Amino acid sequence: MSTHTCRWGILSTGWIANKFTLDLLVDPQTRQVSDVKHKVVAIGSRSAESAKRFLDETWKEAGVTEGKDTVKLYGSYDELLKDPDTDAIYIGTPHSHHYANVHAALTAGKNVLCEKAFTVNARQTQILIDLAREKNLFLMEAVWTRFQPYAYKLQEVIGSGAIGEVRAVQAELCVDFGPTAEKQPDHRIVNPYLAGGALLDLGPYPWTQLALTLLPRSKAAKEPMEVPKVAAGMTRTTSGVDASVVASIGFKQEDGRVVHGSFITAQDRQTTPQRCVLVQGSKGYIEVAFPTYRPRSFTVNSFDSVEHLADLDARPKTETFEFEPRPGGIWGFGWEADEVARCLRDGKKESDRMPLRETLLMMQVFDEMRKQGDFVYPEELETLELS
Ligand SMILES: NC(=O)C1=CN([C@@H]2O[C@H](COP(=O)(O)OP(=O)(O)OC[C@H]3O[C@@H](n4cnc5c(N)ncnc54)[C@H](OP(=O)(O)O)[C@@H]3O)[C@@H](O)[C@H]2O)C=CC1
Ligand SMILES: O=C1OC[C@@H](O)[C@H](O)[C@H]1O
Repeated sequence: MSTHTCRWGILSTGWIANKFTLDLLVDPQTRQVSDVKHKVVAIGSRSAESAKRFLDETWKEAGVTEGKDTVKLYGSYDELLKDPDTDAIYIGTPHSHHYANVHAALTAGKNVLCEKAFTVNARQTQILIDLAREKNLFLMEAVWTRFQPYAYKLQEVIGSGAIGEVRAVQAELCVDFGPTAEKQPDHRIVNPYLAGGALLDLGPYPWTQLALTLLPRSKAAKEPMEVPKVAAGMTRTTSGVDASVVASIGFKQEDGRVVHGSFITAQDRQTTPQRCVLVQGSKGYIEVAFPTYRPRSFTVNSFDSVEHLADLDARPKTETFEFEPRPGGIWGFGWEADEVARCLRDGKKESDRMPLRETLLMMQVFDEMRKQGDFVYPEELETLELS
């Protein structure tokens, strides 16, 4: 099979854009991928100096020189979007800006991979989905966890019946940012004008773990999904954004049962290294080791039969699956980039693994959590208007 090359344009030059680009510069064969590869052809920043600095620093960090001379640098996002030589644009701006940036990229006729959280609210997400479909362009939320070998294996083990019928799942991502609201009020995690808060920044990860384990197998389809019932509580930082969210989400199963997912996210405390996800089944349970965004391992604890769960002396059979988190030195974003390359090669407009209707569902659930926490962002972020 011949190797398909995806030509990327990078929009923004912050922390995540650097990490994503570093992964693009690693040969995919180091993760046993040979059907696709990546080439960074253009970088766009709000300033030309920043684009140049990003190029120099990122290529130096990667220890590569090949391809560097031909990368085109732009001092505005609009100029980048006019470049005819890109196959896909990667958007790594703060979530406050995703709606406008994705809208501009699609309007310019570009396929898009955009960081999480996809937008500020579900209405914005719906508009972007409609625009991508109208223009027949590829669009995907950059939920890297879904494409890691960990995620496929977890679903395979659950599907094999190793823990019986799934009865409940707990998932959390808490990262202690310290007193950021007091000491660095402009930081995007606490700044309301950058759509700060734990929910939009960290929440996509516990949501993803619940989606992987409790939603029907993902599949691209136009019909929207039924929005599950949510009961949520929220605390706030002194800057007014959410410091933590605790929620219970009722996921309806194909057999009609409603299985509860417990969702916890916080920016003022840390999840323990031992466990960020617990999947409880009728014949056992699975514990996933932190971090929620790139789990290192999971352990399957299975009993011979349902009765053993009630027996406190019963010892389960245990099996641990370990994952190489950084093959070839990647941060872990390479697998999602491979998915985009494959979709574009195959003419797909969305990924079956990260379908747009699931991005919409997450934003609808997050909207409901914010409603119950009585939390709205400044009007200029919630609006559908584009300036
Ligand atoms: N998938 C993952 O693991 C991670 C995802 N993220 C996501 O990536 C996004 C960006 O996060 P991160 O890289 O940490 O953020 P940074 O602040 O480091 O970078 C954001 C970049 O966006 C551009 N930008 C455009 N408008 C603004 C603005 N008004 N204020 C600040 N920056 C602006 C800037 O690039 P320029 O100056 O070149 O225009 C800036 O460097 C967020 O949505 C976050 O959720 C973040 C970390 C990890
Ligand atoms: O996406 C992310 O994953 C890791 C977190 O620490 C970070 O804040 C977040 O943006």
